[in-house]
Amino acid sequence: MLSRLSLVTGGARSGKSRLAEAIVTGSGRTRRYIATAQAWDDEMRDRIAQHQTDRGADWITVEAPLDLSAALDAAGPEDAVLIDCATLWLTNHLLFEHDLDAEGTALLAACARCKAPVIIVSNEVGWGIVPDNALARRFRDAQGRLNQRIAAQAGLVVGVMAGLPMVLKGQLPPWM
Ligand SMILES: Nc1nc2c(ncn2[C@@H]2O[C@H](COP(=O)(O)OP(=O)(O)OP(=O)(O)O)[C@@H](O)[C@H]2O)c(=O)[nH]1
Repeated sequence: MLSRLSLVTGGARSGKSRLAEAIVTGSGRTRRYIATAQAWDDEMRDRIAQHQTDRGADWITVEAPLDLSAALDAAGPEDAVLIDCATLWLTNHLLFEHDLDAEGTALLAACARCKAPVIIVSNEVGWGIVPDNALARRFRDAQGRLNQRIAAQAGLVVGVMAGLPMVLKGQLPPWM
């Protein structure tokens, strides 16, 4: 069990990033944001720029679409690390046909090594109908497995729905 690891999971636009950012901000530690998204089009570029503006200058942003281990190893004991998000990171590895279970194992090992508390934002993607193509089914299964593996190790697990936190494991920090 990694008591300093947290998982914040939910659907798209559920408010999970905002909650995870508030946990980091309230900690008073140096805010380290690890972004896994890649901008493939103008809408995504605008979305990312908006997120950067909203976060403000008080965050160190690290771009890590694939190599989360290196990004976590770079964090110091004074930091609090937010990984946003495990879903796009997993998608990036899927597109390179990497072994997703092995990547999950490496991610958890890097979280265990990390000198700072780590909050991982992820998505619940399996609530709709079964996808009609094999790639989407593979991704859905891999994301569900990864969320379970992170949640099993984490000291805090929060589901977010309609902007509201549901604590599934552990306790929110006192400033929340
Ligand atoms: N590359 C990059 N991506 C970023 C940056 N800031 C935010 N993002 C990405 O923006 C994504 C989250 O934005 P949205 O898709 O708007 O959020 P959402 O997950 O739908 O909504 P919430 O549930 O409210 O968090 C994450 O995947 C981040 O990686 C950044 O500075 N650089």
